[in-house]
Amino acid sequence: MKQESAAQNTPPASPPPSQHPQDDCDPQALWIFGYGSLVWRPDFTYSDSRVGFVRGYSRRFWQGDTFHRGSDKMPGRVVTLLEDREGCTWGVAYQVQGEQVNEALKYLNVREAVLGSYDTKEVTFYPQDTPDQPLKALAYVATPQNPGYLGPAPEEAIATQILACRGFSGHNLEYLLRLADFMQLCGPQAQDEHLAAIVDAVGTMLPCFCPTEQALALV
Ligand SMILES: N[C@@H](CCC(=O)N[C@@H](CS)C(=O)NCC(=O)O)C(=O)O
Repeated sequence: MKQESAAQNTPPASPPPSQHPQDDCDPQALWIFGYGSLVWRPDFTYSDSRVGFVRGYSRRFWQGDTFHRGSDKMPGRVVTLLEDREGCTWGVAYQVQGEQVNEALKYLNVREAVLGSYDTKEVTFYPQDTPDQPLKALAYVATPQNPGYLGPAPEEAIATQILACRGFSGHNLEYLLRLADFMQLCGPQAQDEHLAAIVDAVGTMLPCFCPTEQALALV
């Protein structure tokens, strides 16, 4: 996928895929892995993107959020990556090149680190179409040491919290459903039981919260 604005300024034939976050051929090139809101709202200019997965991590709604999808009084729940030898997490890797690198990192530092308490971590990303050509990428991960970390909870409790929370970027339910939509697009090989259990719990509770038309107005 190429972002329209990137397509207008995409450099000539991009160098071969890089094995490092910084591309050997273009030291200014960098891959950034998104697995939460970044899969549907990167909000930075990029030159290329790939759907794929990282191994050794599971995605969990274990990070509290008091800005984007919640408030101080009612923190929402957003995702982070949990180290898990058997885990596999699907998302999107975005390639930024040249000036895009600093622009993306400056933007993400505010959105993810300052406002979201995420740290950066190098991961190995496997593109869906070329899993034999993995890429090194930068991921933003909320560790248990950050002040907003909420940790594990029953999926029903997480669903209840998501249904009740809203922040400056919108309702927490939108965050959940857009991520679920992305996973649908990835196809049957992309499974996320934790995400599916929360979506199921929301579906069970939603009619109790409000009639359908009001529920759709939430997202
Ligand atoms: N770092 C993960 C999660 C990112 C995430 O969801 N971060 C929150 C910060 S708390 C965010 O950017 N939210 C924006 C939104 O909810 O639209 C990713 O790569 O997608």
